[in-house]
Amino acid sequence: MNQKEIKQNIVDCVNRVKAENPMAGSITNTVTINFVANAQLAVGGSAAMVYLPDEAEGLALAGNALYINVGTLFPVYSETLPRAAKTLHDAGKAWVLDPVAIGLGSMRTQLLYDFKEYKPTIVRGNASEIISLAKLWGLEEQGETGAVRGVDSTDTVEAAKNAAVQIARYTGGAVAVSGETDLVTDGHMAVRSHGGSLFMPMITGTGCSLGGVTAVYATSADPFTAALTAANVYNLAGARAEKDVPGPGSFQVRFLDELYRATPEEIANNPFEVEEL
Ligand SMILES: Nc1ncnc2c1ncn2[C@@H]1O[C@H](COP(=O)(O)OP(=O)(O)OP(=O)(O)O)[C@@H](O)[C@H]1O
Ligand SMILES: Cc1ncsc1CCO
Ligand SMILES: [Mg+2]
Repeated sequence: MNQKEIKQNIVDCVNRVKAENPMAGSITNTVTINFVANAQLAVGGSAAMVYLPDEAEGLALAGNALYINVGTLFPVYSETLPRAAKTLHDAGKAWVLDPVAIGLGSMRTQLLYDFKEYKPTIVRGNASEIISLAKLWGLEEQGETGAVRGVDSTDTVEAAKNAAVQIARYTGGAVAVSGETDLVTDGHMAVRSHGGSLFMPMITGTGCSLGGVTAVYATSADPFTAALTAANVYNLAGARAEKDVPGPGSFQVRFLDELYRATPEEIANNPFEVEEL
């Protein structure tokens, strides 16, 4: 696919979301749950957050896409998350997985291991998380990289490229790796999206909310277009929001404003390059 076709797909995706206000439910962490919902609303989506197994199944069937983020686990999630993932898989619904802090604790490891069978439509994470997930699923050789230290990345986006491509080829969906430059792949193409701000890693939840916004776009586009649309709007809004702000607090507020203000054409025209694999 060439740049022009990709840009048209992005414009169509954003227009559909702004016109239809699609609901993308979430099971996400308690640190950033409010920011995830606000970002989803700012781009034109509708948010709903749940914790309980039957409610997660209900939400999975009620919308066209769901977001699962394992940032802060509770005991009930050992039931909620597999039931939600199975429901999504069996119903052929899109879902976005953010494997936050993969490697921490046995329950998180088991849940993320078991998701392999249900093939998340889009996997979104920072570089260390994507490398670790590819290793956990046996898709990449053990290497020096991919050590997860809490929730922040210790690897570069380029170091996670092969892991991202292998995951996308396995799921048949898309993988997005966030960092200074974001990489989005469907296993056939790798696209690098530029922009963003140094303030973004200084506020918690830019990555989590990027996952939630990706789920909103996944209600209205194929996985690759959805992941790239989200990466582009985040890079655009981040770059705009940092102008004249004194620090990360005001940046977070301005960032939501810029997510809201970005037009379909501006999102499509945020700088990105396409590499055929
Ligand atoms: N150095 C940077 N310069 C510009 N943009 C950045 C930079 N680092 C991250 N970003 C942007 O911040 C957003 C979140 O990416 P990041 O890799 O920090 O996610 P994360 O580690 O999962 O975050 P969190 O877990 O706190 O939600 C993405 O849109 C990414 O492009
Ligand atoms: C800080 C933090 N801890 C668990 S989840 C989360 C939000 C960023 O991933
Ligand atoms: Mg994260």
